[in-house]
Amino acid sequence: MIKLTNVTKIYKTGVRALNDVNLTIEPGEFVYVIGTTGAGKSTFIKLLYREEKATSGKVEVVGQDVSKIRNSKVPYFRRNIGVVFQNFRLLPKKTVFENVAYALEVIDTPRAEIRRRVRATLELVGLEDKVNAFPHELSGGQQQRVAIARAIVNRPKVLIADEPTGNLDPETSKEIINVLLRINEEQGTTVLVVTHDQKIVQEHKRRTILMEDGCINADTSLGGYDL
Ligand SMILES: Nc1ncnc2c1ncn2[C@@H]1O[C@H](COP(=O)(O)OP(=O)(O)OP(=O)(O)O)[C@@H](O)[C@H]1O
Repeated sequence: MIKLTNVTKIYKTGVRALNDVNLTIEPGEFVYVIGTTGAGKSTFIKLLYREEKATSGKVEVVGQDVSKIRNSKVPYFRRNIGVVFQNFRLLPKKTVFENVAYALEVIDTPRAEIRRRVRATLELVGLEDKVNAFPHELSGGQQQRVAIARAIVNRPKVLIADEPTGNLDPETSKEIINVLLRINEEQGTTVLVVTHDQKIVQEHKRRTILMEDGCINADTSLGGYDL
C-alpha cells in the first residue's frame, strides 16, 4: 500500500529531513509514527500525499509512483488518501453535514448518495446527532470527529492523521484513537497516526515506527523492539 525505497528529502534550505528511508506498509495496517520534534514525521507523510516531493528515491502509494504523477492528476491521486490534522481545519460557516458532504460534492456525487454516505459516516464516528450543528457549537473531540468523517467519506484506501489528538485532553484523545481503530477494523482502511502521545501508543499497541533525525530508528514490526 505504501512503499518507500531509499527516500531522501532535502529542503531548499539544505535541511536533510529524511535520510535514505526504506519502509513498507501493507494494506489494512494500523501504524503509529512517533519521534521527537524535527525527526521528519511530517515530511514523511507530506511525501505520501504529494504535498512535498522526494529529492531522491521512490515513494509508492496505492500502486503509484508518487513523484511521477503529473500535477494535473494530483487531485485524483489524493482521493485515495484522507488526511486529518491537529487543528481540525473545518469550514466554520458550514454545518457538520455540509463539511462532510463537501468532500463528495467536489467529486460530483449524486445528492441522494451524498446524503446516504454522509449520514453513514457520521454514524461511524458517533456524530449522528450533530448533523446540523456548526463547528463552533462542538467540543474539540467532536470537531475532530467531523474532520475524520470528512477525510473518510469517499472511502480512501489510506487515512493519515497528523497529531490528531494534539489539542485534546487524554480522555477525548482515547475516543479519537478508538474511532481511528474502528475505521481500520470495519473498513479495512490503512491508517497512519503521527503522534507524540506515548500513552496512546502504549494503550492500543500497534505497529510503531520511531523516527529520529530523518531515519527510521526502530520499527516494532521488525521485532526486538518493545516500546
Ligand atoms: N518546508 C520546509 N523547509 C525547510 N525545512 C523544513 C521544512 N519543513 C520541515 N523542515 C525541516 O525538516 C526537518 C524535519 O521536519 P518535520 O516537520 O518533518 O519534523 P516532525 O518530526 O514532523 O516534527 P514535529 O513533531 O515538530 O512536527 C526539521 O529540521 C524541519 O525544520
